[in-house]
Amino acid sequence: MKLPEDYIESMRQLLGEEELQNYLDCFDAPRTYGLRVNTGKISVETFLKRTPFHLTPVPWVENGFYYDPEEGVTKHPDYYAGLYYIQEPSAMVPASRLPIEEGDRVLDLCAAPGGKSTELAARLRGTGLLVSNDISRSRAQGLLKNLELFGAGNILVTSETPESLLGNFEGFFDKILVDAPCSGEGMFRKDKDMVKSWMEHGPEYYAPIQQEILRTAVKMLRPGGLLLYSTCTFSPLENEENLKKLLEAEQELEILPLSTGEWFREGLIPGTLRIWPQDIRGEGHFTALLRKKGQAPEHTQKDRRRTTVLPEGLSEFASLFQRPVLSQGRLDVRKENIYLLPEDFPEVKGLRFLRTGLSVGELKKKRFEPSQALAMYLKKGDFRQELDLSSGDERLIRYLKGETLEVSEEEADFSGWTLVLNDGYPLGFGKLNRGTLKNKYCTGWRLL
Ligand SMILES: C[S@@+](CC[C@H](N)C(=O)[O-])C[C@H]1O[C@@H](n2cnc3c(N)ncnc32)[C@H](O)[C@@H]1O
Repeated sequence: MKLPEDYIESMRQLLGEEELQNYLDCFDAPRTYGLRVNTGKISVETFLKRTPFHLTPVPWVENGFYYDPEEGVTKHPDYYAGLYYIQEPSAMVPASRLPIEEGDRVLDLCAAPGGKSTELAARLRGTGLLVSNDISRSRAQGLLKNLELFGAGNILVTSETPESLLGNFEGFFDKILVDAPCSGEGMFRKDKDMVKSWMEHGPEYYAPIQQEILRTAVKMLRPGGLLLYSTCTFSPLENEENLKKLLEAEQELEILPLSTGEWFREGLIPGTLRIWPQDIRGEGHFTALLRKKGQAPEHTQKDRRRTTVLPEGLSEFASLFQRPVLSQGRLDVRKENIYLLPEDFPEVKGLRFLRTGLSVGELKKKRFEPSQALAMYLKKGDFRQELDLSSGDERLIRYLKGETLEVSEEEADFSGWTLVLNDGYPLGFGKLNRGTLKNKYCTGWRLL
């Protein structure tokens, strides 16, 4: 691959002559492919027992694996059941190094398409609140889809500038992840177009943008809160230099040292991490963890119940649940759309939302249509009317393609709304009538 001369020179300065050669030799090695198990839906152990793929562990995260791109991992029903996310192995590091506790209020400020947000959601286990934001509305659409596929319901998905979020969330979050837009030097091997965009917008272009994002993020962090900064670039200007500036300006911040383990190197500031492609099977990253000094008061939980009465048309559907999934107090009915709000839902104003909570479904002329997101949020046993197809059943693929299915009476002795499962894990809804299941799988999500 032809790299720009000034880029090679900057890497020479950073690495020295010998190490530069090791780095450049990486470009002749094949790129690696990774998937990360959604531990919010399945344990790693159970996943490994069921998966047909030949996986080898990514050593620095418990739920990361290398896969063989010839094996069709993105065409498998388990992918459509949200059991894993495709992610470059070094990009698995940042979210795994931000300690998440159940009940946390978490912000992922530059979140699309959701590689880190999906992991943060898995670790919140449906508790607390995850605000996932991306300034680009089209990219935020993809982010929302990935969060819904992962079964996340405690979400607020926005497409805003950090400055606008600050108006609502000053000092609010326990944890913030800033995976900043960057010059993408760590992506050169994976995506050759990144070299071209680096020549147009290099480190000098991105560093001030990152500084601005970081300064605003810090204001949204509560005292005692943690902020993780990451980029997929090597330039010190975008990484350590940016952190130095931030630490000078924000005296209440301190670095919490991250362990290099046997895979990573310490960055140019002690306690920060640099991940190099010449050291590991992955592309490269920079990661640092910061803490805002002080201690925050307990979260003040305000009772934000929206409605205590199920809207007409929903009661019949609600009676099909084995547990009170549509816990009435948190339902938010807006025209024909119904949402289930997160437990810890703040009062927010003037933001461009893509989603507030879990989309439950739509009331069309008083008839309720459950959403695709609701199906993904459910667990086996939640819904009384389930059609659980075993792996290898050819109807799984036909269902994902949007086809109508034939179902025997032994398999399902009921009629109406049916949750279709892929060997224990929900895929979507259908409507059963006399042995025929009308397909209600989300059209835009179909397997092509
Ligand atoms: C490195 S990507 C994020 C990748 C994502 N965290 C993941 O793991 O899938 C950076 C993102 O920042 C977004 N972005 C750019 N400028 C931004 C800003 N000022 N505020 C918020 N997001 C921004 C871009 O649209 C882009 O999606």
